[in-house]
Amino acid sequence: MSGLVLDRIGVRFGGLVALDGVSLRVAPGRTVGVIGPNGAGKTTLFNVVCGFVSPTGGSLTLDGRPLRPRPHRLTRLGIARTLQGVGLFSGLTVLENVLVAAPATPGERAATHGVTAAAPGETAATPGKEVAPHGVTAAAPGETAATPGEEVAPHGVTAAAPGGKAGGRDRAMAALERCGVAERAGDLPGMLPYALRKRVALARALVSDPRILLLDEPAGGLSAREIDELRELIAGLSCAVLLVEHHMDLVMSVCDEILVLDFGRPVAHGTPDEIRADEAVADAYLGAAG
Ligand SMILES: Nc1ncnc2c1ncn2[C@@H]1O[C@H](COP(=O)(O)OP(=O)(O)OP(=O)(O)O)[C@@H](O)[C@H]1O
Repeated sequence: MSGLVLDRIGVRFGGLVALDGVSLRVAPGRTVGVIGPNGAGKTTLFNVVCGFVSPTGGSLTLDGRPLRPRPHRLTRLGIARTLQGVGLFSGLTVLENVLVAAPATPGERAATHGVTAAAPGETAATPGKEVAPHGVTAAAPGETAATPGEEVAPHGVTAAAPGGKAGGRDRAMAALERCGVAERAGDLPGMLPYALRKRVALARALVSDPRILLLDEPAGGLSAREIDELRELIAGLSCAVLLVEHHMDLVMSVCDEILVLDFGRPVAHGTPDEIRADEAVADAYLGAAG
């Protein structure tokens, strides 16, 4: 079976059940939304797919083969992820931020595996408050918001950045182009408005041409108009997309199907219309969200 399949995934943190019997399939070209109240287990689910959290039950497969994800092998596996905030390297230009995840040749996976992956427990960033991509091989420990002129040494990234060959650069520029930020390639992230920084983060996730793209609250901190633009970007993606998002209009309009979690358990799974009409969902989430 092609795509990503989660079969009865369970996760326990000591006595706390974070996920219990969660199954879903994200097929190529499909967008599956995961919604639920705070603490429902959405981030934990992403962390399972990225290998930050090992499930205590169930199994994962990717294109029919058992998947045992490891954060440092994510891009090689064809998995990319954006963060709840932005997570760009403040001391690198926009282009360099994408280059660190860019394969030099088609089909080759970037050397900075897992560069788009977040640390377990990473919390939402607010505009102006960047979250450093902990656990990222090239990240500077404690890296914080970028301001022009405030260079943060990205340990492990040198002038000859992975993917820094011409092929990688072309791909990085193409990804920036696709996300509408190519003209800011030479700027530092701190010079860009929040919405554009989020686009750069999306370009970094897309540059490795992932099979599975995990989007973690991509609409967070965006205006209504910016969310409309994001909707178009997501709708144009051809890979499998797993979307965690609190912005219900976006979820309802871009998702082919939606899984609703509450206290780690699936309470509903269906098309946006089915989810809208589901009373259990309204009780567990939509009422609270709306
Ligand atoms: N590393 C951890 N150790 C212990 N408990 C954890 C850990 N990570 C998550 N939890 C707990 O697991 C539950 C699910 O958390 P999770 O972050 O996955 O929820 P969420 O749906 O992503 O919430 P939010 O919408 O606030 O991001 C919560 O009760 C949380 O406190």
